[in-house]
Order: sequence, then C-alpha cells, then structure tokens
Amino acid sequence: MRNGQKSIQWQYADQAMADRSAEVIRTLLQHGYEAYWVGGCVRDEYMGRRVSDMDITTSARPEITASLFPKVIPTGIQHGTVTVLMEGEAFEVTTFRIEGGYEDHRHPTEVAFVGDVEQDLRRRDFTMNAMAIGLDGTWVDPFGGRADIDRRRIRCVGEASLRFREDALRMVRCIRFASVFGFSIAPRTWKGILAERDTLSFIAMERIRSEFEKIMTGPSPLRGLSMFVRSGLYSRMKAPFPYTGHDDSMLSAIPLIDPEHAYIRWSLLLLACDIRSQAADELLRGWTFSNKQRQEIVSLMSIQEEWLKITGADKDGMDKLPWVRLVLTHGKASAGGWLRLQQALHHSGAAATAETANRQLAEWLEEMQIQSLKDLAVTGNELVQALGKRGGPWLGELLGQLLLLAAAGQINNDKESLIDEAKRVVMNHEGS
Ligand SMILES: Nc1ccn([C@@H]2O[C@H](COP(=O)(O)OP(=O)(O)OP(=O)(O)O)[C@@H](O)[C@H]2O)c(=O)n1
Repeated sequence: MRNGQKSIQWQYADQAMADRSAEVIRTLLQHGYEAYWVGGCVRDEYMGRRVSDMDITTSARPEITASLFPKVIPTGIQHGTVTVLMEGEAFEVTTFRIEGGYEDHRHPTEVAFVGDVEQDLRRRDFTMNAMAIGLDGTWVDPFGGRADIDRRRIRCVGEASLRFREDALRMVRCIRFASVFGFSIAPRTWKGILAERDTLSFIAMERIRSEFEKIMTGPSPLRGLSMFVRSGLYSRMKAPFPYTGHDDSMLSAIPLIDPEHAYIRWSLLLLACDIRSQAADELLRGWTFSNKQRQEIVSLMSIQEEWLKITGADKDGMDKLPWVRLVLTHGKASAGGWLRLQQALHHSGAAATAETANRQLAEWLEEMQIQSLKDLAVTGNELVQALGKRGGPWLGELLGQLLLLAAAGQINNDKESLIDEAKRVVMNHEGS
C-alpha cells in the first residue's frame, strides 16, 4: 500500500472495488463523519495478500449511512451494519460499536454505538484484524497488529479468554489463520483457547466446517489439523472423526493435492483415519457438507475400497474391464480424482498403485468414449426386436454388458456390432 498525499493506493485489491469503497468513505467524510477501511482488507493489504472484500467502519449511525446513499440494504441495522451498493460493488458499512452480554458464546445480546474508532477496534478478535486505515493513508493500529504480522504471530486483542468467550468460533479462526498464514499463536492466546475450548459446543457445525475447509485447502492443512487436535478443540466438535494427529504417509499426501480439488484432500484425510465410505457418508452429513461435496468425497473412497478388493495386495494389478466397470459406476470425474489421489499417495511414499499401472489406467480412462447407456448406439427396444425375445430382467443385464465392452473398446459402438455381440451373448447363455 502506498501512502499518497491525498489518498492511498491499494495494491492487492481490485481497482474498481478500491475506487468505489473510497467513494463511500469520501461521502461519509464530506458529511462530517469519520470513516475507515477496517478488518480483513487492511490486514491482507499489509500482508500482500489478495483483498477479497472491503469493510468500512464509521462514526455515522446506521440510519444516517442509509440516508446518504441511494442504494442500501439494511443488513443488520440494529447491530449497526448497512450494505451500501455502489456501481456493482457491495460494502458493509458498520457504525463504531462495542458489544456486550454475549449469549451462548455466539451473539452479542446488546451493542452500543461509540464515537471512537479505537473503541470499535478493541472489540475485535486479533490484533492483525483490529486495524483501520483512512482515506489519506493514516493507520489506526492501537494494538500493534502490524508488529504482530511482522513477527508472524496471532495475538488476541486484550484478554484472550474474554475474546473467545464472546465468540467461540474465534478459537477456530485463530487456528485457521495460523495454519493458512504459517503464523505462530502467542502463548497467552493459546492458553485462552485451552481455557475456553469447551464453549466450542455452542457453535453451529456449519460455521466450524467453513473454517475447517479453509484449513484443509490452505498451504499447511496438517499443521492446522495438528493444532486443532492439540488444542483439544477437535474432540469437542459435534462429529469428530478419529484423527489421531499421527503423521503417516497417507496424511502427508494431502498437501500434494491441488487445493482446487479439495474433495480429494478430504478423502485422503478420511482414508487416513481408516474410515469406510459408508461411515464417511454419515460423518460428512454431520459436518453439514453439501450433497455434492459429500458425494464427491464418498465416491472417491468407494473407488479406493473397490479397487483394493479387485487388486488385493497386487499393486501392479491393472485389468482393464474391472477398471472400466468402476469408471462406469462412479463416473469419469471421480475416477480422474482417484488417479490424482493415487499419484499423491505414490509421491508421499504410501502404498499406492504402481506408477506404470497408474499411467495405464489414466490412458484407459482417457480413451473411454462412452459412459452411460444413453451413449450406447443401440436401445433396449432395438435389442428386443433384433433378438426376437420378450423384454425382462435379462435386457438390463445385457445392455450393461454391452456398455462395458463398448466403453472398454472391446467392441465397436455401432448398432450392427452391438446387435452381433448381443446375439453371441444370448446364444452362449442359452447354450450353457
Ligand atoms: N468472530 C469474529 C469474526 C470477525 N471479527 C472481526 O470482523 C472482521 C471481519 O470479519 P470476517 O469478514 O468474518 O473475516 P476477515 O477477518 O475479513 O477474514 P477472512 O475474510 O479471511 O475470513 C475481522 O477482521 C475482525 O475484525 C471478529 O472480531 N470476530
């Protein structure tokens, strides 16, 4: 961030977002109120990380803010927050406030508006998140947030136990920030977590999962997991799985997976915990994963289980038909994900399919032109007619077999070849 004479230049924020948010601040200033950028955007800019949204804090009461801009959403007016819409950008503008009387370690029962930005910063979780910056580039950093960032440590504002008692999710945020930024946790802040960890049970699993997902897709998920276990937070979750923190080669495969494929990272974690796909399905429901995420993860684990059953101890085993059958059952995307998982296992030294076998499976996957009955060049009715037989359960079985052979490239996917093969199968079957 460069401090200019008149206004600051954001280096890590989208230019349009920075300009529009500056306009919001300027408007508030012109009407005689104080206004600053605050929280995560200030922290990320200082750290040289991409700024994803820009929050504003102001001395103006929410109803005043709402009256100064043509397009606003009264997001949480009683808590002082108004969302200002400015040429396609949305900014949360919150009145300087202090909070009190926390109910269930989640929500403040009352908020009081205050006239001073420093008081507002005092109610925030960590020193690095309790900084504000003005339009002219003036820093408001009363608790040494920049110094803590320079020392690469997370430290609570004031007394850690109090901050965590106010909102128990902050304990998970603390570990998430430490894990994602590669920071340490200041000793008193860590002690605060140990003292308050029982209050985690007040927090909805959904909010914990969302933090946990950031840990899992971050650069050091294993460090995050390990801190989570060591702090005792892990065992206080509503649906913990039996992660012991034991660092085996399956776990060390997790960071080798591109975070874009988070579901593979989750599958590895669950496999490392020796959880079967069915139990994983239940657990992931408890973790409030979406159906899509859950299916992606479970599908990968099922492929792993089925593949181990097929190949047994033979890690070089690579028969084509069982593989194609697996791909047809779970889909090409999951099969591709499973190959990535195998590759990562291979590089981490865990028992995995041999690299040559893996390459062969990948080639077969690539070659597969058809994936489902609707891709088959013959229909059930056409088979019934060509074979002169009445429909029945045999038809589904036959279609499945034709699909398998055509997908494996062992017969051509054209009507004539498929009908010929069907006749051959039926003849063999009737002859036996
Ligand atoms: N439990 C919380 C959540 C948030 N905050 C304050 O509210 C700001 C905005 O919170 P949020 O947008 O949830 O998170 P960020 O800190 O911006 O970080 P990230 O976007 O990475 O979640 C934080 O910086 C912090 O000052 C807090 O004190 N306690």
